Amino acid sequence: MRLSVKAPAKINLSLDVLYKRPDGYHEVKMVMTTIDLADRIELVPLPGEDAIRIVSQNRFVPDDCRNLAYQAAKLLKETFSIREGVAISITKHIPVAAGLAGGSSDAAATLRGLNKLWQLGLSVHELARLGAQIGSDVAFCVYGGTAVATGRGEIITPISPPPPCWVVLAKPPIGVSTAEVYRNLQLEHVNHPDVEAMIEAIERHDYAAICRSVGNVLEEVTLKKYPEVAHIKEQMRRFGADAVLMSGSGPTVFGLIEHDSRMQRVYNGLRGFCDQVFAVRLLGERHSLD
Ligand SMILES: C[C@@](CO)(OP(=O)(O)O)[C@H](O)COP(=O)(O)OP(=O)(O)OC[C@H]1O[C@@H](n2ccc(N)nc2=O)[C@H](O)[C@@H]1O
Ligand SMILES: Nc1ncnc2c1ncn2[C@@H]1O[C@H](COP(=O)(O)OP(=O)(O)O)[C@@H](O)[C@H]1O
Repeated sequence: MRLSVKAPAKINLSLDVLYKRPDGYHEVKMVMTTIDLADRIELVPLPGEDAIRIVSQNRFVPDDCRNLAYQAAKLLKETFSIREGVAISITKHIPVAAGLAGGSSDAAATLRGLNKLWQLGLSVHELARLGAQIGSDVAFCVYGGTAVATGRGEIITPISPPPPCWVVLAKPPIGVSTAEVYRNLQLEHVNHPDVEAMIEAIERHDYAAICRSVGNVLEEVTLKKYPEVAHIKEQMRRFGADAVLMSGSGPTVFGLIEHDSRMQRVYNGLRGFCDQVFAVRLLGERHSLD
């Protein structure tokens, strides 16, 4: 049996950092939602071979134990003493090191898929707890949909989805290190977004209030280091997006847009000076990720 699993990207509609913890991580409060820009993970059993193989055509994706999907398979093999091998083929559509949690989503999809392939019978909650050992964003990616993430990002409270809209994404040709962005964050000098206002706006299905409430404390760091990210934000606003924000630690910028014609204008406008531009729908709901 071979399994194909969808691994969607996330965006952070609101991202606040509360304080730096003694363990070196930062305590966060975020609203995250999945979008219809996804990698595809194929899981193929390796009969008679107790190994994990990563197959990917993308030169930025490691094909060894550094791959987060590899780490997901290893964690399940070790935790449940699985003696079977698996080949994990990753078809990448999510840009790498972009603030879209592509690697985390590949790990989460691997956990969901191997849970079926190896008939482990684990709940979403159990898979998310395991995923948190791999990275802070993996727990959210196991759930998908829309959620509030607290702790270091691994405590997930699902909420209702925002009203449907377009998401236009533009990634400048730079890769950002999440660790470095957190390291350079000076919490005494930042404007904190109103995360509660975002949660309430989503619960009310109030698109205008969602657009007014977007905010990301990490923009302060990434925009200062990479002025091209600020430039993309300006352009996206100028072309008419309803709300514009950097996702995660960046550098991808996303715009929320309600109307088709406006989406087309923003998309075409950005294509003029940015190579990686996508127009996708919010996934929002926790419907099937397979
Ligand atoms: C910023 C966010 C927002 O969703 O996303 P990305 O930009 O990576 O997509 C996340 O907090 C990223 O989560 P993730 O990429 O899984 O981070 P991890 O692998 O757990 O941690 C990478 C490094 O970031 C720092 N880190 C991460 C999470 C956190 N709450 N506090 C931290 O200080 C730590 O230095 C850690 O060593
Ligand atoms: N399956 C994977 N896909 C992409 N990157 C991966 C994967 N596994 C490990 N990585 C590594 O993780 C780093 C962060 O990648 P990614 O998850 O795409 O970014 P972000 O944390 O900004 O959302 C990359 O530099 C890459 O080397």
